[in-house]
Amino acid sequence: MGASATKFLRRVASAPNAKGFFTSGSRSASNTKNGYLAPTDPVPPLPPMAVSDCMDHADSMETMSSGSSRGRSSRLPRNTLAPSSLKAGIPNGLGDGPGKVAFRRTYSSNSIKVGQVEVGPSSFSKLKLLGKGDVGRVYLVKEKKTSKLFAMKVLSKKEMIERKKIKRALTEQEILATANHPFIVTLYHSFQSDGYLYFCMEYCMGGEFFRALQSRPGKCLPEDGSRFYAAEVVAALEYLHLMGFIYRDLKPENILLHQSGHIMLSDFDLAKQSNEPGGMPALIHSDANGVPLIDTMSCTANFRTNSFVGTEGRHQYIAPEVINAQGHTAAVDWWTLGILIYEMIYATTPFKGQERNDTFANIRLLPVHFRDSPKVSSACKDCVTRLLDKNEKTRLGSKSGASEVKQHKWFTKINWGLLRNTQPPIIPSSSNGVDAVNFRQLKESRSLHFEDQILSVASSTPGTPGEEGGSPTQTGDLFGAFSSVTLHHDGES
Ligand SMILES: Nc1ncnc2c1ncn2[C@@H]1O[C@H](COP(=O)(O)OP(=O)(O)OP(=O)(O)O)[C@@H](O)[C@H]1O
Repeated sequence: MGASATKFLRRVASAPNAKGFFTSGSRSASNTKNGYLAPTDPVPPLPPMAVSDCMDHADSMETMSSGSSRGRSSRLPRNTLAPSSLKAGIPNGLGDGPGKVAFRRTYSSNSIKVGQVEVGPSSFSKLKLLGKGDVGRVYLVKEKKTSKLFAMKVLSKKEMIERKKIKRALTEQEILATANHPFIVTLYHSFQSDGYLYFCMEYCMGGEFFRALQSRPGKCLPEDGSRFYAAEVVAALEYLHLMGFIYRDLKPENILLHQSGHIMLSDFDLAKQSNEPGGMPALIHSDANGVPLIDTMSCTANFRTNSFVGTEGRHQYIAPEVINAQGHTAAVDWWTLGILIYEMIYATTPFKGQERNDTFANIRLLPVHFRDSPKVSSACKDCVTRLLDKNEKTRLGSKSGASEVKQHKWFTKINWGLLRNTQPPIIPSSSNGVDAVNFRQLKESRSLHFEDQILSVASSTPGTPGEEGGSPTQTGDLFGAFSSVTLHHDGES
């Protein structure tokens, strides 16, 4: 391997840290706001290069192209690719008895330290209800010891069993605990009591992107603003696909805003992991010009899932292959990106019908129609049309994934390497955090006293996935695979 190739690989492997992406140099997650530069911060002299962006960087391209010729594909060694690839078995002694070390999970990145859980339900005081989901509630909480604010997602075990949603919670924990990306919400602790599962996450003070969109004039964004958020979503999806996950639930409600205005993807309970945990190593293709591209589709290759997914009330986002129950791949995420872009621009989705079945018929049969107003560029229309290709095999992104989408001419203006240092089009109202100004006022009909619960550790064999169903008396076993962990991110004391 040539010196330049070695330099490239070293750069890629050492690039990400907790949220600032760079582990070397003076800028770390601790001197930025969660790794972002605040809009007023000076732009650093060297453009930071995210792992996901490395192929866009001129010298990286040069280096990689020296090792690959036109039209050839090769597998990039996993540990040169992404935080997810920097896997380390983390000893998790929970329930394993003294002296025993069980390698239950692999966690991403050299910048997250995973250890035995250091907190429990009583370590937090509940301040406010931020959001309600199907089986969970999300509270703004304050850690008593540090006075730090967090968002705490509390899931009722009883309801999860009744609604057969245990596996979803396990997948969500796995993704949150493994992910280390500026556009994916950060997990700090996960633990359980007899009655609940808890996810202690970064509090996204900017609230829901959906709500921010609703408060815009016309409930929409100009084309440039839409492109910015679409680009951040592409970066997050690229990362998830590299880890071997299909997100399957992209919609404005699941995009939260950091106080800086950058996006944070949340709610991973519909995500699906490929058969190979951590994803297949990515293929490197070279395009017609000999420029190498990381193929994120190859990370979930040979992986088709059949389950029908989609959130009630948001079936306008469901891809045709899901409706047709043909089985679906990571290409569903590119379809949903097309719907999202359309909704950001036109304040409505393209296939919405009177009833659910009308919407489904439109999704399957109608071509996408662009209104006369607002006027958008032909590149934008082309990008949306290509993402909303009903044939998943020819859809934009279906061949080599995110790199293909990033190369579309609509994204030419995006500087991928500086994305998170670019000022977002929407800056959320400033908040002292506790006031939760960017959230709806929610009332709880029945208060959940999760703080009184006793921390419990399930006793099943490590690594045994919880089965769906079963009776509440067996919950110790059903939730045995749920990892109770504390994650220390780079730059924290
Ligand atoms: N990290 C966070 N910071 C701030 N608010 C959050 C955070 N996570 C979730 N919320 C709020 O809680 C709401 C519900 O969260 P989430 O969608 O993760 O719950 P859920 O139970 O999985 O919902 P669903 O039934 O839609 O899957 C969000 O829409 C948001 O308003």
